[in-house]
Amino acid sequence: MSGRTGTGSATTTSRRPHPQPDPGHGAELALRVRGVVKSFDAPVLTGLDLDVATGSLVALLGPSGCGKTTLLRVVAGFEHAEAGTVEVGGRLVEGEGRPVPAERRRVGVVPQEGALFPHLSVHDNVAFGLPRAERAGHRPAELLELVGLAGLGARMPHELSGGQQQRVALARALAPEPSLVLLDEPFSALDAGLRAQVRADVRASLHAAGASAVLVTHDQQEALSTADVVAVVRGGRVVQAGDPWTVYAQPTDLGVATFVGESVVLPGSARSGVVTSALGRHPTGSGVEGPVDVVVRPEQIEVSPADPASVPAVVTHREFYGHDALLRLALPGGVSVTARTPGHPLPDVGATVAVGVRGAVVAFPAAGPAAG
Ligand SMILES: Nc1ncnc2c1ncn2[C@@H]1O[C@H](COP(=O)(O)OP(=O)(O)OP(=O)(O)O)[C@@H](O)[C@H]1O
Repeated sequence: MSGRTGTGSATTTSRRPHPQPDPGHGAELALRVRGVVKSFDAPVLTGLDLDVATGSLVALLGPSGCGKTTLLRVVAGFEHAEAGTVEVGGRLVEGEGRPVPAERRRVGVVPQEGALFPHLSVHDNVAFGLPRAERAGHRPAELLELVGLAGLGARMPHELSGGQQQRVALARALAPEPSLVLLDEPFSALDAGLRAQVRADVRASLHAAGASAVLVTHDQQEALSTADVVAVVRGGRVVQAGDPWTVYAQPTDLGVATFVGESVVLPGSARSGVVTSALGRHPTGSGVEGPVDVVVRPEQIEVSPADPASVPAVVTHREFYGHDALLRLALPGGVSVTARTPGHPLPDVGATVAVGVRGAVVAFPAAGPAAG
């Protein structure tokens, strides 16, 4: 028997709850997707629903191949759905009749990379997104200022960094004042150091423009740190959509719990709001009874000097990261868990410590991860 540990990393910052879009008022939504079905050789989207509230940024988070890009292409009008509807800014663009052509949907697209015309200056790349009459005016320079690139209009794309090129692509997508901007893994070609900065810059530019956006990513840190709403896609559907904290702290199933953030999963049993596992007895708000899979986040596991009244554990591995550290701990019964602890002081490998759990834990009926 051993605890399973997810491979992702976690963001624990508390944030204001984001109001959930009201599906009953389509006109308040920048995007309303209902029941979208799309297949290629096999089913890809299997009845997908998604709401994007006006002015918000929704991250579509899911593993490779789950259909995120396909959804963007259907929303943009580059692919067509076999069933379901898409409304952009309250206007039906897909489903129930002839689809609205891509160029008339008022949707801007920022692709992964290579979006710029290499033979056009930065100014002319941005101007390309504007109606002909506005190309010679102030608007391209205003847009470059909005994305933090004032004064760089005369440069050619190859004279910009990758992050600057992505911001030009965003400026061009924002130029015609679209109802919705779709960003398809726009930071994936950037190195890790640059990515966080460009992400923050793009986020700020979207806010400044008052734009509504969908960001496709398979990077859960990116989704949790950037979006107002995280929509987790699995099996061609959105399986949970909510503000980042809710998706992290109250996942709707074991699959979401282990995909979003690091997690330790232990077998246990639940009775009357209390879960018992190798880590001891802990409250849960999950409302389950009987055999369960218990989900504990590594930062919930508290490590203290050995104490006869607590659960003992032996430190088998430690990794120091400066701001914090990871400890691998062997519990009685052969269960192994990972704890994220302060970086100092750190117990030695081989030391016996006491472990506890901070706060309530999440538990699901012991059936293993949901299919999909
Ligand atoms: N034009 C196409 N023809 C045939 N199959 C396609 C086409 N476009 C996408 N697919 C298939 O549809 C599935 C979903 O692809 P999609 O690109 O939407 O996934 P994704 O979630 O965006 O993945 P990634 O994160 O790797 O970009 C994949 O199995 C892919 O091979």
